Amino acid sequence: MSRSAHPAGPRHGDVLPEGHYTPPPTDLNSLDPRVWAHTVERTAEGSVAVGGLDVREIAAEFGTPAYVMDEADFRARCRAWRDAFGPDADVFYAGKAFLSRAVVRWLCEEGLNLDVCSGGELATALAAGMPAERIALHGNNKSADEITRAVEAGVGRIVLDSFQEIARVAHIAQRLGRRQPVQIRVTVGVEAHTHEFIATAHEDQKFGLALAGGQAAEAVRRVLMLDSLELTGIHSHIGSQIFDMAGFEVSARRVVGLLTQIRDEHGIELPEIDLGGGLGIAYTPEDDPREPHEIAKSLGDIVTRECEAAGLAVPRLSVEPGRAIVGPTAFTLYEVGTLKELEGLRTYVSVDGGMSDNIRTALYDAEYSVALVSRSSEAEPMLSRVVGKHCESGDIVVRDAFLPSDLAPGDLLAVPATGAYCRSMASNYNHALRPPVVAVRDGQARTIVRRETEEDLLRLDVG
Ligand SMILES: Cc1ncc(COP(=O)(O)O)c(C=O)c1O
Ligand SMILES: N[C@@H](CCCC[NH3+])C(=O)O
Repeated sequence: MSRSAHPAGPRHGDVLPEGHYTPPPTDLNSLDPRVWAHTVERTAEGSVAVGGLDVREIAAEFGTPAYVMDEADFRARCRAWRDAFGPDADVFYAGKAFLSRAVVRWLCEEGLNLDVCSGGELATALAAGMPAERIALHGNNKSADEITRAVEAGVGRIVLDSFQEIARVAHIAQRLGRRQPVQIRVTVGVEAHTHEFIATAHEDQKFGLALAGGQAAEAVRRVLMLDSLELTGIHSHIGSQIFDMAGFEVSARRVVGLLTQIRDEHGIELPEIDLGGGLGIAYTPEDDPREPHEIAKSLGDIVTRECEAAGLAVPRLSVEPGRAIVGPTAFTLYEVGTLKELEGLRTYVSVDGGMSDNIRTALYDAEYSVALVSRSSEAEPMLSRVVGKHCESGDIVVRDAFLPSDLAPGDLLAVPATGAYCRSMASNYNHALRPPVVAVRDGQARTIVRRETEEDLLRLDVG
């Protein structure tokens, strides 16, 4: 069947099938700077370039699907966070969002610290030369091996997540003859306004020690009794993809409340607090994230105010943004393979990746935007669903989007804001080969994480 110029419209005012979409943009060729990396632009030929390099050249050299990362943008966002928080605070990039050796080197050069949450992330950080004292180790079930490697390496901070872990880290540090700096992760009882699966400060979940009911205060007592642990501060992380600063403010207030309680009970003032990460980014132009300087001011003000009211010296603040730094810096480049038009409904546009390179849509009902990037088009908008090639009907990359109705196999699409939690959560479902990460800067592209090969898969399968 030949594809007509989208019969269902859609135009403003049309009754559209159920979905999350907003009205079609007036110009499908425009690239909203809220969702695209800084250096992304349309070329005179109508295609899209990043870091001065045409996506058609990137696809030809590196293949698709590929994550394409704007290195200058990544570095600029690191600097924006660093500058916003200033010399009296520390910014720990959350490596779970995306980590590679190149990223670690960029972080070192831009003056950021690093939060790791597994032995693998720790190994990557150390292999790339991140000084151990600038690393924080997280996790609700760190293994004895992970703890041992972290203490041996001399990480600057281990964030304790449970009573068992207090004893475990103390024992390992004692055996190694070290006094390990630690923070205690507390759950402050905030209901962060985000997807249930990524909210982490309400009490009924696996992370942290609750302030309510006194678990956190009891953890402080236990840590203070152990010579091999040096309690430096309190940590709180309320969730992820959060826009509303109110949750952070409540969290800061409650953490300072605990510092006050510690001062009153033990006569000591802890020198650090960490308010975690979780700042949201724009996945579609409707999202309106806060800028680092607003976030820094808002957190700094509340901590200072609360400490002054309690008569405490203002502790050194740290934060752990992951998504807010790396998320907007990359897009996923796909090639269109097949199109299936359903009259009056939508057109299914199948690309050469899917839920194996972006699980967020299936997992969190996340919304993304998408654009035709190998050329421009003046064709009518076509209500589309961008889907992958996996054997799963929930294999959706972009649930509702408008693409030009002359879209054809071989066209390149790009889904912006896929720098965070896409490559790091990628899978081999259906023996898919995880795509490369290609970093682009000043007209040069290089692979920083290579594409998996079938040999890689066969090497794991030992027969
Ligand atoms: C303890 C901790 N810190 C930082 C982060 C980073 O979060 P985000 O990438 O949303 O900034 C997470 C993940 O939610 C986390 O669990
Ligand atoms: N992976 C999640 C967020 C969890 C962040 C780590 N605590 C996401 O893609 O949004």
